[in-house]
Amino acid sequence: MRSSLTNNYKLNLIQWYPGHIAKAEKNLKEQLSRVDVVLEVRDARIPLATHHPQMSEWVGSKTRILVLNRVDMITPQVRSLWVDWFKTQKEVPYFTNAQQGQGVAAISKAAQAAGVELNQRRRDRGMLPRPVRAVVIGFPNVGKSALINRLLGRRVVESAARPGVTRSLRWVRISEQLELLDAPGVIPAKLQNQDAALKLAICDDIGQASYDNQLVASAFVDLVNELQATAPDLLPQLPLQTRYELDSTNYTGESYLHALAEHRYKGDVERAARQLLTDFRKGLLGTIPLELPVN
Ligand SMILES: Nc1nc2c(ncn2[C@@H]2O[C@H](COP(=O)(O)OP(=O)(O)OP(=O)(O)O)[C@@H](O)[C@H]2O)c(=O)[nH]1
Repeated sequence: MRSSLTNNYKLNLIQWYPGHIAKAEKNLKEQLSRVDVVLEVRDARIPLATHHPQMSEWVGSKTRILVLNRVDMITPQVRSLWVDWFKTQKEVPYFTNAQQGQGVAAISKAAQAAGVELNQRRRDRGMLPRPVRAVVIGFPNVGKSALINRLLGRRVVESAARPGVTRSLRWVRISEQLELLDAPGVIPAKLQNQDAALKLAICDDIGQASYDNQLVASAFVDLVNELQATAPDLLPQLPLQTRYELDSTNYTGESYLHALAEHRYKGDVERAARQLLTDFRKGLLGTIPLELPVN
């Protein structure tokens, strides 16, 4: 799907905080310098928008394990489209639900497998084997802490709905073969690409940045309409009609927000915008794929 989202939203609607970004980037590089394996977590609803263009430069020659989290928020059909697409990119994504634990054991196993090679190289150089060291990194709020908790099998890392909740560095042992930095690395979500930035905002994956709820919610409705027109089989039937008894098909995003505000929220457009975004993030509109593989 080619989105023309930002054509309608020329305004620079996402305000980034440069000081915060510089600090996050410095922390991330420090974390990366300590590890052999990088568990890169993306949001399965938007695997491209949660990819940072500098990632391969940052990861260098370390082993990278690609994790698409929130698999519960996409359909099996969309999941298999992504599997096929990543195959063409010569990548193998691991799908997880870090909240419930699905797919997490496979991540642990993949990280430990990287340790086998590492220790072979160490032995070849006459060095003693050691556990492989890994870090979980990803955009704000994609589920990094939840994944760490699941890898550890207990709740030690704060996991919150609030973006940007992360702490200082400590090694924790997952097994004889695997150690993990207990603090996830946050990828600063500053992106030139406003289409990607909008999707991050819709999914609440942009951390310490501010944005206009009404513009983001309008863009979301436009995206739903676009999906309805181009890939109706991949979408729940009329998701907005089902939830709000008001179909979006004949509206622009902006005019839909106003109509919804009249219909449900006594004309309060801001409230309608916030409600739409909250409902989407909670999965109350069904599993809407904001992104589909591009060829
Ligand atoms: N539905 C669903 N929710 C998830 C999943 N993984 C995490 N969450 C929820 O997403 C929210 C954010 O999760 P965190 O683990 O705090 O995310 P984080 O990436 O560590 O966030 P920061 O510390 O802000 O960078 C929490 O409410 C989690 O319960 C998942 O696989 N599915």
